[in-house]
Amino acid sequence: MAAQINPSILSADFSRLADEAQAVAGADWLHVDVMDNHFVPNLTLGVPVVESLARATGTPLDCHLMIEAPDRWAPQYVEAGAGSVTFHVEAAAAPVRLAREIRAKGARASMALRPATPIEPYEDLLPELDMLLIMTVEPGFGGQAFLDIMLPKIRRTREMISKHGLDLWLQVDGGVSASTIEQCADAGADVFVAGSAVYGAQDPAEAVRALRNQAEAATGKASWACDH
Ligand SMILES: O=C(CO)[C@H](O)[C@H](O)COP(=O)(O)O
Ligand SMILES: [Fe+2]
Repeated sequence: MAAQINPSILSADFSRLADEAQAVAGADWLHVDVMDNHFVPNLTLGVPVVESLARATGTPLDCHLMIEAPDRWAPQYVEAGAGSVTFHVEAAAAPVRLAREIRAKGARASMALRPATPIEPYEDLLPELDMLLIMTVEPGFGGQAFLDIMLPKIRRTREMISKHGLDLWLQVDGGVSASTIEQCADAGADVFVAGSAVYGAQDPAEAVRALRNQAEAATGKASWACDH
């Protein structure tokens, strides 16, 4: 699969969301950070905004739920029009049941790990998922510095995906930029969320293209991709 770039609207102008989505129309997905001020110490947006955004843009929505009780709320984001819904395993009561429900409702099911959450206990759950998100910052805010101590976890996850022959996307989120995206691609990530690196750029569409080119060049040289 080619590298995918998902701009995060957390770094966009919230009073002009439809225009900001249009500004990155060449992106693969639009990353929508939902925060409830309980799971993380920040508050962003919810189901009604996702519903409006889904109507306003042709770019599929990748909803990252940083909320308590995702078992209760995640299905509503599928109904609101999200093409992919990510819940945090630390907050989910029944992650397998929830992933199955998201898929049954017609969206891609994805599970996120905070930086301190290991992948190993969840190896058996991977076939239930369409994407795994490894956070490369502590969730809650855009513009934070990339945690390079997450690179071994990305590598180990990519090895698990290969070992089991899974068709599972591996997303990284937090501090992904021109200076860090190549390390992520080399370690095994294939879906890259970028907020400040896209919306902080003079030309967001060009930033998406440049990041994608960098990621694809690094993937081309990576040993994990050569094995395929
Ligand atoms: O989930 C997130 C924060 O919790 C955001 O998606 C992420 O931080 C994107 O912003 P940036 O690329 O500026 O780090
Ligand atoms: Fe996010």
